[in-house]
Amino acid sequence: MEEVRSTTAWVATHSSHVTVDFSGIEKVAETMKNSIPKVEWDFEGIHYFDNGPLTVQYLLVLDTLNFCFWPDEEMSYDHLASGLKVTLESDKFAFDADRLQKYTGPQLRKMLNWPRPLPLEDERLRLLHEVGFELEKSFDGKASKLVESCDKSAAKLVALIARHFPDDIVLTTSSDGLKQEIIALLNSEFAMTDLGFRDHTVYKGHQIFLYKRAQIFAADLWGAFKGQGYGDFEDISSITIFADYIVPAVLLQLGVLRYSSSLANIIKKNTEIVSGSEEEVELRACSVYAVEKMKELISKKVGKQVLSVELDLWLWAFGIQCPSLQHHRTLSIYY
Ligand SMILES: Nc1nc2c(c(CN[C@H]3C=C[C@H](O)[C@@H]3O)cn2[C@@H]2O[C@H](COP(=O)(O)O)[C@@H](O)[C@H]2O)c(=O)[nH]1
Repeated sequence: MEEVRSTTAWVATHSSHVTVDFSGIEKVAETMKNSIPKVEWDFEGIHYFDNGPLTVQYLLVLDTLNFCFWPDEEMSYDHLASGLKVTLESDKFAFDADRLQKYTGPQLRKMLNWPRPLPLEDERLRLLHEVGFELEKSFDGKASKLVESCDKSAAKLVALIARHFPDDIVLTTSSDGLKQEIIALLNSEFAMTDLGFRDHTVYKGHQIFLYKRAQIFAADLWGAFKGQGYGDFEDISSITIFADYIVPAVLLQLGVLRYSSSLANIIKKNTEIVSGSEEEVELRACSVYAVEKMKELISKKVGKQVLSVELDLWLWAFGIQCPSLQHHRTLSIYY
């Protein structure tokens, strides 16, 4: 998580299109001085929860598919969370690792009760298959085993997810040594491949880490299990916010972020922003950095530690209840 914090801070100090406004942060922090708003995890009542390992499996599947709903104007995160919940309630083996590896487009649409192809449907299927494959190979098919192996550390969980999903690739070299080296490189945090949960990118020659879906999985466990059992993470404070397309738009409204006029225009016109472009990386990284600063300031003012996870849910819940909020549009598997 330290890499997310330090590399997003680097973007914020070298940014060309997005500015973090410290007076905006100060104003928000001031309003929270007396009462820090608290939003309950699953305030919408749309998630599956049975207090056991099946919930962990559900949350991993959920966060595998938790990205880019906007290309279908009628679709939102709610459809995903509730569709997967209904699926699991009617068939508790639906997310078994072998089944995850075989789902087809029409089957996934049926799960979500969606009448047409999903946005980035092929990518969603590929990622689902990848998760099923790796769960079977390394964790007896169980997401709960993955979580159990993290010694109550959210940072370890995020690192493990980034390392494992995806894990192997099929290599045809005859040299085992070379094969191992290539796999190690591909799986290392320095890998530049656009894969699975490895949400990082290169900005002005520097590698930037965001890990949105991996972090939100840890946060969802913490929120769903109320910090107990599978959600017991001693270092939950190490998690940053989850850089998606809602939070930057909320931070703009709050006066915490400012956009260049060209970027503001692009967003106003709903013009797509290319994944990995300077604008896109700045929107995401400056959001992470700004909320880290906001968290530090609020914690100082109230004299107790505030968590980024809590601020994230507050900002996000505010954003989705605001239908007129315009967000940036990037086709991405990361958020
Ligand atoms: N930063 C942040 N981003 C979040 C979430 C969540 C849901 N978290 C759940 C956990 C417990 C709560 O009760 C929430 O239900 C989804 N997203 C992102 O939003 C976008 C979807 O937008 P729209 O197309 O309008 O539905 C998409 O990028 C999605 O990945 C969050 O918490 N924080």
